[in-house]
Amino acid sequence: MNRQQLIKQIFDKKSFLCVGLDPDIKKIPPHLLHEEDPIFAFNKAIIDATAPYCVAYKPNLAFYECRGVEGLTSFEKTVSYLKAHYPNHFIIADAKRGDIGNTSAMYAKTFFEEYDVDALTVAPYMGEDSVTPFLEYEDKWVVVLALTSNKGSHDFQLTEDKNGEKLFEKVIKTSQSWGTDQNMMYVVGATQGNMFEAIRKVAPHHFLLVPGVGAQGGSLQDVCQYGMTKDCGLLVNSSRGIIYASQGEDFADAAAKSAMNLQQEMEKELERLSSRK
Ligand SMILES: O=C(O)c1cc(=O)[nH]c(=O)n1[C@@H]1O[C@H](COP(=O)(O)O)[C@@H](O)[C@H]1O
Repeated sequence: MNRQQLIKQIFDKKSFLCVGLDPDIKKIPPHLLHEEDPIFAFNKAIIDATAPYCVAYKPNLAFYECRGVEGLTSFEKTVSYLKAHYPNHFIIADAKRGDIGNTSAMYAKTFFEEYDVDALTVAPYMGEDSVTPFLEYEDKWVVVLALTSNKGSHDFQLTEDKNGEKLFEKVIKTSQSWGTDQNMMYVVGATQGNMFEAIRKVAPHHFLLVPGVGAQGGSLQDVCQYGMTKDCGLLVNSSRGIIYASQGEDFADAAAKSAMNLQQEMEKELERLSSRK
């Protein structure tokens, strides 16, 4: 999916919600454990319930890889189900890959050819040649980790050089010579509310993938106030806050409600944006 198509989805659906598909076998409703593939059965029900309210899904590979081949099969079935039934939803594989060039090229082949998802999260620590192999695919996106939502973001990302430039700012500035706002986004945690202004100074047009609302306590209002652009420029992810809204037999309905609540807040933010235009 290209940038124009993504923007159209956002404004048509009045939503920039990304639902995180992070299924944990210990947390999914017990009645699903009798299914042949409980993880896929869970994802399918969550997808069918939340699709009207979101524009993207983000399966995090950790929740599949931890189950070996079986888990990878659940991941593959989830991606195939999305592509067959919800082809207008953007799919982000959250795998945080990145390695020397020829290894990154294999990761790129895995996610952009084998699984054929729209986007992949990539760790920039190894530099240009670890990221550029992912940028060689038309209409595919690299989502570069910039300023993450966790406490450890202070350890490296928020440290400053002698000119006062923070490491995450350097990552954003430098990586802009590798890709464009048509094939690169940045991960910025919703918990970093007050930093969105600084981020928009260095990346005024790029889409930001924003995890951390819901379970991690980030504020959607702050993210929108400081991070929204005229094209919206945001995909806001919630995983546990939606998929475990209930762990009973009503889990899909509860997930739909939780997704709808976020979508309604997003609709208001998009209305505010149009009134500013
Ligand atoms: O790359 C990510 O998506 C990511 C980056 C980040 O800074 N923080 C973060 O929470 N994530 C992911 O976003 C999801 C957040 O999940 P919840 O906290 O359950 O909404 C998980 O899949 C995390 O691995």
